[in-house]
Amino acid sequence: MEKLFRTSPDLKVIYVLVRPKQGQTLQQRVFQILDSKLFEKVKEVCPNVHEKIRAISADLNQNDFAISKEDMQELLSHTNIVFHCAATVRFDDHLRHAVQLNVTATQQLLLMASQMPKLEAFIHISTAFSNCNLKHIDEVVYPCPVEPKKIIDSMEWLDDAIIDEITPKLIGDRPNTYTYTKALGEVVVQQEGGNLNIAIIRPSIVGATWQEPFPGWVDNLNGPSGLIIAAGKGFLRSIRATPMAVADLIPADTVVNLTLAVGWYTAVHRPKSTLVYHCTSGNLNPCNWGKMGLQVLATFEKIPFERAFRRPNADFTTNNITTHYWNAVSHRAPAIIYDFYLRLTGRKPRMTKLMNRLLRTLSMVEYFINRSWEWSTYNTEMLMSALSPEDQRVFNFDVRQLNWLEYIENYVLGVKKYLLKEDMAGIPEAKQHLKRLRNIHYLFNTALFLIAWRLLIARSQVARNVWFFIVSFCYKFLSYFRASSTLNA
Ligand SMILES: CCCCCCCCCCCCCCCCCCCCCCCCCCCC(=O)SCCNC(=O)CCNC(=O)[C@H](O)C(C)(C)COP(=O)(O)OP(=O)(O)OC[C@H]1O[C@@H](n2cnc3c(N)ncnc32)[C@H](O)[C@@H]1OP(=O)(O)O
Ligand SMILES: NC(=O)C1=CN([C@@H]2O[C@H](COP(=O)(O)OP(=O)(O)OC[C@H]3O[C@@H](n4cnc5c(N)ncnc54)[C@H](OP(=O)(O)O)[C@@H]3O)[C@@H](O)[C@H]2O)C=CC1
Repeated sequence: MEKLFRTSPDLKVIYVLVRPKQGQTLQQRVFQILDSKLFEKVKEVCPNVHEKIRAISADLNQNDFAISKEDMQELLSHTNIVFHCAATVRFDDHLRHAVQLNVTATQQLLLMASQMPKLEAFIHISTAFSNCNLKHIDEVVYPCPVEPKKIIDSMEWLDDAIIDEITPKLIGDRPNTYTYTKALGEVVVQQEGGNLNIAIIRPSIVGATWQEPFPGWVDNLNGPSGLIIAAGKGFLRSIRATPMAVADLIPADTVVNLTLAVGWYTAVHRPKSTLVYHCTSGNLNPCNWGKMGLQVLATFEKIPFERAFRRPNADFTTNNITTHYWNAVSHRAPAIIYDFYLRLTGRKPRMTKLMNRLLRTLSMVEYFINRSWEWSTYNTEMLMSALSPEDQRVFNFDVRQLNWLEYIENYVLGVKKYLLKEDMAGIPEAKQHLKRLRNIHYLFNTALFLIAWRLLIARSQVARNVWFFIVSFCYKFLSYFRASSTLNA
């Protein structure tokens, strides 16, 4: 919406399907977005943007999306382009819910679109990981072993226990219900698109903005953002990842630019078949998780997060044994000790719960950070050459120009400013806090060493001998030092 109004302020209206949430009405939700820093530039070119965004109450889990008759009539008669991006993105969602949102709702939306006389294009947002069971992925829709229609039907009569049982068999070699249902969604789009002009966009891992409307903007915890917070606050100390695996991140503004360009191309050129566009970075400008991780850590040195639990110092592990070891030593043990301290001081323990959640998240993302994929980008490159030089500039989605180190630094800064809402003025205090944590760390380690040593001395003659040897050596050294300094004087 932001980019559309910034580049096309004469646009008549954007209908946005929204559900009320967390005690906010849909208007309040939309106005909260419009009143954010994100929309500041838009308001300069389109001051009445509030009037041009029409929030329609809709819940994609309901029949006909629970849209009122009047709203439905308005939508059907006025819409020119549909951008369908609503989805459940939870990796571990129950299959019934994931199918409802990512497959059935897509089917219903296509049906709705087929009743829109003025519709020029239907743009479906999928994910580059919908076929992550393959290593090389082309810009085509791959068939699924079980037809989506059969899956939709079966969800109506199977009970939850049976669905739980068959889920692993259905998702097969995909890691979760998210990627599986996004793949089913694509098949539905291809099979049930009828005469509509359809395109499918597959972004990889969406990160903060690169350039527009300003660098580093981010507003959710998906992808790496949540883990950047966990690392910056010192909770995340080790992560099972392959440093050389390609980190296929794609900035949010790149996805937006490609999406709008695809909307234009699909509406104007009307390709005969459904085109799939990969919105990925790996084949044009690869970066790996090792480089990314190091740059994230380097940025924490310059711009630390406030009130960290421990000093940010994460590392990659590469096998099960070291992962379990570091999870026990660096994640669970400090959480247990801290909760013990909270209990002693009469407060409610919370760190173990938080750590368990983090470990669960890590186990879910492991699949994606220990493998590399190749996505072909013929359609995306074709689209780039179909744009005029001016449009190539305004709707830039050429990731070859992206400087990863600069991008990651801005990303971490964006996480601090827009997700954690921390003020830059607090950086000196955050640095002080980290120094204090470092001193506590040294003190703790020294105390731990001395206790272990004392226990060892009590039990072992060898340890005792070593101890007396060290003490007498130090004593002799000091005596010699004192004697020589007396002589010099
Ligand atoms: C050479 C050697 C070098 C060494 C260098 C050392 C380097 C050190 C590294 C340090 C730096 C680390 C940073 C980089 C790490 C990179 C890792 C990146 C991983 C990214 C992988 C993503 C793969 C994506 C592939 C598919 C792409 C898509 O199509 S998009 C969809 C992506 N979807 C998601 O991202 C959603 C994932 N989320 C979930 O599935 C669920 O939320 C969950 C299962 C993770 C958790 O579920 P749960 O029920 O427990 O919790 P929930 O109710 O959802 O939320 C509870 C609270 O937790 C908050 N939350 C939600 N999501 C996250 C999250 N991702 N991370 C953290 N926290 C999260 C949520 O807001 C809730 O908070 P409260 O409301 O306060 O309770
Ligand atoms: N983030 C990523 O890394 C990637 C994302 N994608 C795709 O991009 C799209 C957007 O994802 P992203 O922005 O990350 O995730 P979000 O969860 O932020 O966006 C999903 C949107 O769908 C809406 N939605 C979910 N359920 C319903 C419902 N029942 N009725 C109405 N609206 C609903 C949500 O609304 P609400 O705010 O009310 O919850 C939310 O705005 C998805 O299709 C996803 O598959 C693809 C590749 C990577």
